[in-house]
Amino acid sequence: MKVAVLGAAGGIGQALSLLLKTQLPAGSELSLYDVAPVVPGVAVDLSHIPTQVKVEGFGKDDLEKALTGADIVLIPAGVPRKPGMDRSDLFNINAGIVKTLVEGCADFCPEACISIITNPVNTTVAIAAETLKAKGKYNPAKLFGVTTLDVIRAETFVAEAKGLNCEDIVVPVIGGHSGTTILPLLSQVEGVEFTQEEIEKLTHRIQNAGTEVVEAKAGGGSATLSMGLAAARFCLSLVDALNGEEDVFEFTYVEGDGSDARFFAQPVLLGKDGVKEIFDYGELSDYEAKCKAEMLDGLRGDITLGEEFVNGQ
Ligand SMILES: NC(=O)C1=CN([C@@H]2O[C@H](COP(=O)(O)OP(=O)(O)OC[C@H]3O[C@@H](n4cnc5c(N)ncnc54)[C@H](O)[C@@H]3O)[C@@H](O)[C@H]2O)C=CC1
Ligand SMILES: O=C([O-])CC(=O)C(=O)O
Repeated sequence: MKVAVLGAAGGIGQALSLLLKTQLPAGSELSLYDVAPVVPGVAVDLSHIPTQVKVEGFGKDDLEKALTGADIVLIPAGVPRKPGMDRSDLFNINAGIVKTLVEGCADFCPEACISIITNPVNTTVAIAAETLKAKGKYNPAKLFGVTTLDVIRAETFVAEAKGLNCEDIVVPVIGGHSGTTILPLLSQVEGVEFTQEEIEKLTHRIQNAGTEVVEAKAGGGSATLSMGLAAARFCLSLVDALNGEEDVFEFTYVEGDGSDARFFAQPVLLGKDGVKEIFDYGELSDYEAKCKAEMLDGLRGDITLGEEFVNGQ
């Protein structure tokens, strides 16, 4: 199995690469690509860790080498937020970065599963889809927006609020990955009762958790360590599924039947060829249904922006 990380020298890229070096199955290859000249050094550094995962670093002009033979591509390349910015403010810079890198995927590893981390995810996934389509290489079963961080945050915050072990908590999070488009389904958390006040407080915290980190880092970027962990969890699930393991589920932002929006985070069964089945997210409480109704236009607008970036208006 070959896993390529594009943007591997960044805050997320380095944390993610460390986790993959230590957790990918023996015999895997880890391919680190970045435009920052430090990337070969990151690869050398990681290569001194004694695991049976081969690491190689590739600089700016070596995208082809980095991607050739890749089964999974993870893309955290691009700029992060500073205090006062929304994720959508990253569009101007990150849209072009994602388009260029996904064009590389279409050319050099068209069969790979591509997982987009770069913000604004609601829009960059649409950019990736349309870029692949323009190259005749789009397979919706192999394109994912990584929303795992929303899930792990929701599980952490619920466990904290209720004094429970976070390993016992499962919180479905659907929708998109910014502000109110992030919709935790607290009504579906098994074995836990919430008051309406708790639900509103927790929902607000989960939706604004990215901003909590951005403000605490005070201009030094956004979540990198928790995101590295979230992306590693998502990647390792994909590895298991591609290797034939059954019953591998993740919540992820994929193209489904479009009943809510063209792309929507929901429960997905992963298989040997990427998405095996997309599941319905079940019954919503009145509060969740209202939150969903209020955010759908915004999410659809984010998606249209990405489609138009590639196809023109
Ligand atoms: N999906 C999610 O839940 C989350 C997404 N993010 C997003 O992930 C992205 C990266 O965040 P950080 O790692 O903190 O940023 P960072 O600035 O630490 O790292 C970004 C890396 O991308 C590299 N890069 C820039 N242009 C490139 C290109 N054309 N090709 C290859 N590499 C390129 C940079 O050289 C840098 O090493 C941001 O857009 C951020 O908003 C951050 C947290 C959570
Ligand atoms: O908030 C940001 O800009 C980074 C991000 O997506 C997150 O932490 O969820």
